[in-house]
Amino acid sequence: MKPFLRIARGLGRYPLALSASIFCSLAVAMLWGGNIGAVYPVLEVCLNGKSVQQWIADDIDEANEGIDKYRQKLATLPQANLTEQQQADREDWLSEIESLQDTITNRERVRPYADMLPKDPFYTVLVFMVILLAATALKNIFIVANLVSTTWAVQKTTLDLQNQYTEKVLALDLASYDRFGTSQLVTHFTESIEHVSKGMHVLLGASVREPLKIIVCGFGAAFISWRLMLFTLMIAPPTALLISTLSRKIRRTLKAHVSDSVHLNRLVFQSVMSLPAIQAYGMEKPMAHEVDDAGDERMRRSVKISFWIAMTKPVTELAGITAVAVSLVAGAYLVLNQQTDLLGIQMTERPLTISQMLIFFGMMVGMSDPARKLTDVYSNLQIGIAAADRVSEVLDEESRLDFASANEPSPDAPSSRDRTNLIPFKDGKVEFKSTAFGYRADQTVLNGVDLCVQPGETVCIVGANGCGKSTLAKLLLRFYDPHEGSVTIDGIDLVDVDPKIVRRAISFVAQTPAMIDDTVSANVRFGSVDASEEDVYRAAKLARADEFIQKLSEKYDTEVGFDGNRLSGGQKQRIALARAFLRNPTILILDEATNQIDQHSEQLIYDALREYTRDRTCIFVSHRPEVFELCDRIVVMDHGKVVADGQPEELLRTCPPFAKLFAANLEMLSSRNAA
Ligand SMILES: Nc1ncnc2c1ncn2[C@@H]1O[C@H](COP(=O)(O)OP(=O)(O)OP(=O)(O)O)[C@@H](O)[C@H]1O
Repeated sequence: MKPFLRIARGLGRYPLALSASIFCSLAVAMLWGGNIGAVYPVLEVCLNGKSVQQWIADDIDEANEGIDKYRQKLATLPQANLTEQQQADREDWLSEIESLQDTITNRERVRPYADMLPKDPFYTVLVFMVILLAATALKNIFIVANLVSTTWAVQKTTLDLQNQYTEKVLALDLASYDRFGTSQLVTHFTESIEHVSKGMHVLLGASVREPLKIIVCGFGAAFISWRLMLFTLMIAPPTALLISTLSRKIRRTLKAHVSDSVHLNRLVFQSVMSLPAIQAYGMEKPMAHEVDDAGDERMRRSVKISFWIAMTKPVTELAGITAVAVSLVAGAYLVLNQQTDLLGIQMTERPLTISQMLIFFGMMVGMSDPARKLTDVYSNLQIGIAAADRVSEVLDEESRLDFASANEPSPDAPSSRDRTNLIPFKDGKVEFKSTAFGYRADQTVLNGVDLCVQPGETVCIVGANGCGKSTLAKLLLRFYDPHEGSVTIDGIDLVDVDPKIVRRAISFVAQTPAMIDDTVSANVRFGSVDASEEDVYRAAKLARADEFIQKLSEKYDTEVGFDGNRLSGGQKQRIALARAFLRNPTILILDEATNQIDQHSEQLIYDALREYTRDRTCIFVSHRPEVFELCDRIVVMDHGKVVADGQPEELLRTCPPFAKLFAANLEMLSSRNAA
């Protein structure tokens, strides 16, 4: 409940729409109860054939007669030494006089307005019907205004929530991202936030309007007899208990339903993203079957939720009808027998008239209809509350890399953080000191790495698959923090630096470059939005991308499609290289960044890189011995450790893991170069 209310508090950012919505709800409720109340004089007029003025005058006369009667009775009592019975009678009669005086005051109060009505009973009914129609029309105008203002405030708050959620997701550290998974993060954006939005809509709309209607009608009924009203509402507490049991079931099933949606979306994503592989391996049927099963499970859970929600309807409907029936039976008993007591409990001061009983009955119906509608409100609120719980798991996720929330600096070094926050990392000296890391607690990927890359040095990290080469790059980008040891740039421990500052100093090209669904130019410019067109062209030429871009239908304005699916693997890599060059970084990391580029172009890129890497630190992760020519030294990793470094010829002799990987390749390379 708390997360939902916290999100709903955002409605307060739109005070105008919020107050308009509440005001309209109040107006609708007042008109709802007022319309029922307005039938009262019509009934009096129809049943007694009197005009409203006559009816008021008769009421006042009757009250005056009553007062005289009680005063005469009082006069019969002795002045002093009253018996207990006489004392009780005296108090009763005095209270009767007071109540009759109240009646006179009330009638006198409405008399000036009643005088404006026609004197003829038929025309009086006509006027009241016109008033009723006008009030109903006005009520409907307020209903529309209520809907518009509620929708406005809720949609604005939903938009804020979507933006807040997107910002949070974009700022997640990779460990949290791995834990939530893409499909869960997307499902919350597309589905859960929508449920929260619907929940807020009923919270601000119906859950304000309908209870207000109940309150107004409750006041109306209590005005006639508050004891009789309480008597007929005896059914309310057991109903509330039953509804709360059902709501617990609804909420529990809803939580499982969100997980079903996440699972289904995960399978759908997987099917769409891996379509070529699915078709190539003839896996269409098994994949469709899996999606079908997940959809089936989700559908079954939806039916279960609908069942529990549907169960709330008969409960409230029965409770409403029971309250109305009790009011009818009790009222009929009191009116027909002209009684004031029911089961020994006093219900009214004086016996009810038929019109009073009918209006009381009307007010009870007026209370039961909004109570019935509240079940829909309730189920939508439950759905919103369950969805808000899930969305909040992401919103409340603390980034372990959040610089602001990192350990506070020691008091004796108050300026160290400010200093590191401004550092542009000009030199680019990279150092891993006894660095240990695993993606999970039970996993060791890096096992005490010691590595120093001097400013302007170019190294190539090699090693068998899974030995932790890419993980080193991820730690350097501060996607994760080491569990032990440290990673420093220019001698500054990265845990003390805002990840954004770290990443600004580094250009990273991953094995499978990410492409945005935009033009070639936008993809090159990604991360350097202020770069000029000339800079974009220069970077593309350096990455040997310009030559293929010039052949595209719209050149730099060609759309690359989702994940760059209109480009080849090598073309995507060239664009990613151009993007990295354009940022003009202090440190360049190329993780298998050219493995899909044809050998001729790759050689041309290496030629360009020779110049480009001269004054900056450059770290290659590669299985290609061609890269070695560009490097000052080769670093060999094995089972999460740096086991050797040096020149290829020397490593071939001294480092078995290196020799195992590259002996054949290097031989072939040297004979090719000799030829
Ligand atoms: N996000 C992750 N969650 C859990 N384990 C991971 C994750 N990413 C990588 N790993 C594991 O960490 C280990 C090292 O992975 P890494 O990508 O650093 O290897 P690599 O040396 O770059 O391999 P390759 O040469 O195949 O690219 C592997 O065993 C891999 O399964």
